Amino acid sequence: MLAGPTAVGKGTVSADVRDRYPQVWLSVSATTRSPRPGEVDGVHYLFVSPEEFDRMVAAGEMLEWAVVHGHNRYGTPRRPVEQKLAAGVPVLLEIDLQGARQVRDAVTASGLEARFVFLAPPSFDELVRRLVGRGTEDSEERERRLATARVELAAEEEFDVTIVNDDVHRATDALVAVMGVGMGVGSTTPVAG
Ligand SMILES: Nc1ncnc2c1ncn2[C@@H]1O[C@H](COP(=O)(O)OP(=O)(O)OP(=O)(O)O)[C@@H](O)[C@H]1O
Ligand SMILES: Nc1nc2c(ncn2[C@@H]2O[C@H](COP(=O)(O)O)[C@@H](O)[C@H]2O)c(=O)[nH]1
Repeated sequence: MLAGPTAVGKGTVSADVRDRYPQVWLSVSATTRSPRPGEVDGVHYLFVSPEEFDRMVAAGEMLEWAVVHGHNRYGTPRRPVEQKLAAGVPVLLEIDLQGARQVRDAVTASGLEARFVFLAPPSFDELVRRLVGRGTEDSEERERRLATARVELAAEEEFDVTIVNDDVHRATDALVAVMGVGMGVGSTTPVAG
C-alpha cells in the first residue's frame, strides 16, 4: 500500500513498478474525476459516473473509498484485489490517507499481511515544484491539494516505512523490496529475492 502527498510521485513510481516489476499487480482504482490527457480508462483508472460509483459502493464492491481533495471520489474495487491475493500475486494499492486507514482496519480484522508505505518528498518546496511542473491542475485545485498534503505529511508516522522519492528508480526499488519482491529490470538497488 503506497500513499503520500499530492505530486510526490506515487503515480510515477507505480508506473515504474508496472514497467520493471511485472510480477507486481497494480490495483486500478475507480474514480469520478475526469481523465487527464493521456490517461486511459482501465489502465490508469476506471473512470465512472457518480451514479456508477454510488452503485459500486452500495453493492459492497469497494474495498475502500474516499472523497479526496474535497470533491472527487476514488475507490479500490474489491474483487480483483481478492482474486490476485488468493492467487499469491503481490498487490500494490496507490491510495490516499483516508483509504490507507480503511485498509489498515480491514487488514487488522482479516489477518492479511500488508505493508503501509509513505512516499515522502525531498522537501515541501520540491513538492510544490512537482505539482506546478505537472501542469494538470489550476491554481485553485493546486491550493486544495497542498492543503491536503499538509494533513498527509503530518500522518507519516502511521505508516510502516517512509521512502523519500528523490530518484524514481531508487524509490521503486525500495518499495518492491519492502513488498518482498525480487530484482526488476534495470534495478539500481540490489534487493533480496
Ligand atoms: N523523483 C522525482 N524527481 C523529479 N520529479 C518527479 C519525481 N517523481 C515524480 N516526479 C514528477 O512529479 C510530478 C508529480 O508526479 P505524480 O503525478 O506521479 O505524483 P502523484 O503523487 O501521483 O500525484 P497525485 O497524488 O496528485 O496524483 C510529475 O510531473 C512527475 O514527473
Ligand atoms: N482512497 C483512495 N484514494 C485514491 C485511490 N486512487 C487514487 N487515490 C488517491 O487520490 C489522490 C488524487 O489522485 P489524482 O489521480 O486525481 O491525482 C491521490 O492521493 C491518489 O493516491 C483509491 O482507490 N482510493
